[in-house]
Amino acid sequence: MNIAQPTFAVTAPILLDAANLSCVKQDRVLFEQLSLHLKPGELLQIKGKNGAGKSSLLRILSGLAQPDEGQLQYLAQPLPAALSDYAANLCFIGHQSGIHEQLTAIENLQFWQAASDLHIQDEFTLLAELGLAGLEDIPCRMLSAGQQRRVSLARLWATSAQIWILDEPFTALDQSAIVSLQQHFIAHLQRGGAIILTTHQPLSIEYHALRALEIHYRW
Ligand SMILES: Nc1ncnc2c1ncn2[C@@H]1O[C@H](COP(=O)(O)OP(=O)(O)OP(=O)(O)O)[C@@H](O)[C@H]1O
Repeated sequence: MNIAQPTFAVTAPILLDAANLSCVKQDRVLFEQLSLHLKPGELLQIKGKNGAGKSSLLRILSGLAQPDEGQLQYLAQPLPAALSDYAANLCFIGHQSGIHEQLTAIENLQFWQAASDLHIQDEFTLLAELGLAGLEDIPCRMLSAGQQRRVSLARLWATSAQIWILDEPFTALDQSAIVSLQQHFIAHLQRGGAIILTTHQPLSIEYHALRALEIHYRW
């Protein structure tokens, strides 16, 4: 996938700045002195073996968990003080699909709209775009894993948040859905969005502002 360079300035402000983060779980240091930053138009892939600490890092970067050490800043304002501004500009989708399985796809979209910044003009059109035509009105527990993941990812087609933090977004998706999602990432980046994600699959994106950070498994 060959991508043109976005036109906005490379001097854009740092959206998210993490300095000297450390995280300890069950007496194991997952990472320490970990620093990163994210600017508009950048995609940062967090790599590492199972259990290395990728999800733990994403939860810290999302403001859902506190680091054992280190600081986070959103637009040069320290968290947690800037948390509400940060949360308003963030779309976090975790490893679990986050859908309510007893609700239909439409009802899940309506729930997310009521609870967040999502604005969906026509839920049926959006779900059709995601390959879910005809499946809008059945409880999500009756959908396949990949279909449930598509419902979950529909938020990325409706959010106005600039920063997306995504834990294993490609899980359970077929190849065409993976391609479509990667194209959607590129469109977001070219509009000045920014993405941090984990994936065990290689990204098939050629993009000038793609960076990777590996968390090495520590015993
Ligand atoms: N809430 C928690 N309480 C205790 N230990 C935890 C907790 N969350 C994560 N861990 C531990 O921290 C380690 C890292 O987990 P994490 O989910 O961050 O890894 P990961 O790199 O995302 O792995 P995977 O690639 O398998 O998703 C694991 O050993 C896990 O057991």
